[in-house]
Amino acid sequence: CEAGPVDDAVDWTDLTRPTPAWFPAARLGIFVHWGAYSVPAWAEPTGELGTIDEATWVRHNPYAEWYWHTIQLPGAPAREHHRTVWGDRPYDDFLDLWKAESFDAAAWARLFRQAGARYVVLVTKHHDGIALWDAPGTGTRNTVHRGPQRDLVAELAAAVRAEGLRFGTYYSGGLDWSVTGFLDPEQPLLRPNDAAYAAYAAVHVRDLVDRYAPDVLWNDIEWPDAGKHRGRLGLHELFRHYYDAVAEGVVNDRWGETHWDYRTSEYQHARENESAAVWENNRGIGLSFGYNQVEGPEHSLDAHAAVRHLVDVVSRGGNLLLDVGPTAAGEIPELQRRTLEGLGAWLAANGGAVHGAAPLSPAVATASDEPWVRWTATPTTAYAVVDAAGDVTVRADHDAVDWAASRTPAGTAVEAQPVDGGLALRLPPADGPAVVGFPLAGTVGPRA
Ligand SMILES: C[C@@H]1N[C@H](CNC(=O)CCc2c[nH]c3ccccc23)[C@@H](O)[C@H](O)[C@@H]1O
Repeated sequence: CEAGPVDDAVDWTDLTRPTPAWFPAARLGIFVHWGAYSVPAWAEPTGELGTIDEATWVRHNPYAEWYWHTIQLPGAPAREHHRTVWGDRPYDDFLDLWKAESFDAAAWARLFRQAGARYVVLVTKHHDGIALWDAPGTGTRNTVHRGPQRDLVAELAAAVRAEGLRFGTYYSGGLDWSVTGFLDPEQPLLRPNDAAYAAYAAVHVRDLVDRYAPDVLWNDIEWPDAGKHRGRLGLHELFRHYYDAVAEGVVNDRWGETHWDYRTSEYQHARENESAAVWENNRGIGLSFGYNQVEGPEHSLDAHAAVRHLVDVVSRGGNLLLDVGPTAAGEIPELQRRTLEGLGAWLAANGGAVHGAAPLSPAVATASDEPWVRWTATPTTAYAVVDAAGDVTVRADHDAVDWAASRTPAGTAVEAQPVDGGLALRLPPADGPAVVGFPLAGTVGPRA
């Protein structure tokens, strides 16, 4: 589509404000990709975004939520799979086949809280354009009128907030194949930029704000160029309206060069954004965001790997938005549930080193991979997260902490002896990384 009138003379800086403290303190969120694509639930587990060349990626797309796009591509195995299993059924049949018959929002919210998450972000409209609420202008192409015949956004928002967690909404502003068709399947990120689509998307996001007051507005890909302006249905107005309605609301960085509260990376992609003061890595437990029935344990993070990824992200100042892809019936697949439960068990004993924690000043101690050690800190305590058991020596280059007063968050004392250039720890055997806390001498706190 032609690029709309991009009013790049807009002053976006008047939207800048300190990031609401709840967001970086939260550290762990749960992403939920649930849609018509959860019915076929099929993709090739090709690899992680950022590690696969684009030509391979587009035809062997491991994102099951891209099913409608991938089956358009001649030569794509997904196209063959669709023909074999579904014949020539149109993608929209999957909306009517999506029944959500087992969906129990309260059970999901309980699982997410037990996983140690502090916020949940639900996809409300993905690239296929199907809305999980009765979004204006979508006619019956939403889950209120067809398929589940429920306002899934409202149900999950209420359940998540009843568990004391924050609730955010993902909206695909950058792509909507139902409005624009597949502009050029060989250029998957070619997006609609016209004023009509920009108005359509602005009405949707404003409706989400007015009805659900999301704590996070998570846009994907980018905002349509013709919508990047002030004035009614312009993005500047939308952000202003959002902040007036949700004082502690935060927006991510996928609205184009306009405005954001925090930066994002995805799997291994855009990791340069992880040098920002406030950032969030998002990824699936496996290689896909939408449920992919092909995935096995070999493609997925088990609890131990999820703990290590979360701790590594937090030690560098980030949040982890870890995705679950529920089945069309509304079940959390067992492989994903096991990882969430194991992550939650570890956080129940060691969460002090994660929730409300920040990077430790490198003047005090630094990460190592042999043994695997990451450091986090609160204003009073430095935490060594060590993925090894028994006698371990970690590098600790500063006497800013009381090395002798070391203990686990659960309070178990741990033997710690300063040795030349390091610190000798005797760690109890643990199923997963051990955490040892050291009172900070108050002079050198976490990196600002
Ligand atoms: C959460 C996932 N997002 C995918 C789109 N991903 C991207 O556009 C990644 C590119 C990206 C990473 N960090 C950014 C910051 C600014 C703009 C783009 C990106 C979607 O295509 C996918 O289906 C899933 O919803």
